[in-house]
Amino acid sequence: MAQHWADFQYEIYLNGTTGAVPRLPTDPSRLEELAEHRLGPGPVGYVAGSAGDGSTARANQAALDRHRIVPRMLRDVHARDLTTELLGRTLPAPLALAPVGVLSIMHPDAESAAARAAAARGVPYILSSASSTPLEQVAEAMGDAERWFQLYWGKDREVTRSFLGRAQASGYSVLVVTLDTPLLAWRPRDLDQAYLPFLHGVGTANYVTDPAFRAGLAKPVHEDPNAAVMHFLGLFGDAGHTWPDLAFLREHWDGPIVLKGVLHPDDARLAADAGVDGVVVSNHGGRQVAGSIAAADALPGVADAVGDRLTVLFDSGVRTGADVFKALALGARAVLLGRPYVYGFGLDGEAGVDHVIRCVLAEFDLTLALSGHARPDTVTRADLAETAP
Ligand SMILES: Cc1cc2nc3c(=O)[nH]c(=O)nc-3n(C[C@H](O)[C@H](O)[C@H](O)COP(=O)(O)O)c2cc1C
Ligand SMILES: CCCCCCC(=O)C(=O)O
Repeated sequence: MAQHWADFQYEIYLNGTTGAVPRLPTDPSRLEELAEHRLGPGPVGYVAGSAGDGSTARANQAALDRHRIVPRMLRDVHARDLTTELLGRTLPAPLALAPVGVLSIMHPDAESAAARAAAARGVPYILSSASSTPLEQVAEAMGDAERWFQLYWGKDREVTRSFLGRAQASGYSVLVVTLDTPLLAWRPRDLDQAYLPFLHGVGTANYVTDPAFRAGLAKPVHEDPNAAVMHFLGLFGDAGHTWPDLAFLREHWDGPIVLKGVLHPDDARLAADAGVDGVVVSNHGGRQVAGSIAAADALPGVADAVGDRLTVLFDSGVRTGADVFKALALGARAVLLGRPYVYGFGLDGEAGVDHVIRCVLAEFDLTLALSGHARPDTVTRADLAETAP
């Protein structure tokens, strides 16, 4: 049954001063400011930071901002239904939580709590390979909710095969393969603080518990944890992969495969030719290629190239319900929410993630209605006007 996401606004008005709802800001900029103020400089710098001069991260938001919604009037939008069909699944709304590694740097409850918050709203949670908690434990925390697994496709085929087997055995059904991080980019905010969580073993839980990974170590992890970290850093990515290598993943994964980090229409066509099911148009939130195209500027080209062959998802710069609307209008079937939920998590754990999901979806529901739509799939490019930069 369709959920009434917009009702959250009256819940806040009615209960906002009684403590019955979280008192986190509803404005994503204020949420980020609060996180910057309250959370440790290393962790918050890792989340907020981006590659090089930060221009890609800024461009992501500027590109979404440049597109303005042109609302239509006198359409019946009284009964709205945000449910969205994709990859053979029905989601309550066109939203999933993006894979974000090392969540324990933000809150000790780590990925299990963030996943529980998503599961409680029926929103898919995409667990990162670089999680602070083994994937089996996170799966358990999610009950029977939809589970998606993000793979860092590393150098060791046995470790990859083992990750895929473990994920399938734990009920993860969609595989998201991140293509844009074969190497960690140049990230000045982290470099200036000499802060990289992985060096302290955070984000390596899936690796150090993996039999194939452990087989590559000279000593047990507890005897030489530094060697385990260095082994992880040596194999988490592989800059030698090419398109034909995808056959290996197809062979070892039964469900849908989605490639994350596609920006060029020709790469989207290659993805379709390789027999995958979807792509995420994403520049990793501006964390990988400084100076790259804004994700929202890449989206229409990718959607035009493969929208009829693949499920096109989008992330990088989504902060509000209006951004979700714009991404759908530019050709996405659904969006992944990144940093905002991580700030909510850092500030208030599981409840903070719930708060951010509800804010984004309440605003999306209202934007949809106030723009003349009762369902996400009727939104098109005709709903936007592009303004000069
Ligand atoms: C702290 C942090 C960690 C991330 N870890 C991963 C990860 O493990 N795997 C992955 O595919 N993407 C990762 N991402 C990228 C997100 O999935 C997503 O593409 C990005 O956050 C979107 O940009 P936005 O948050 O600015 O909207 C990470 C992003 C952040 C901020
Ligand atoms: C050395 C491991 C790098 C994993 C990168 C995690 C990530 O995607 C991000 O920080 O962004």
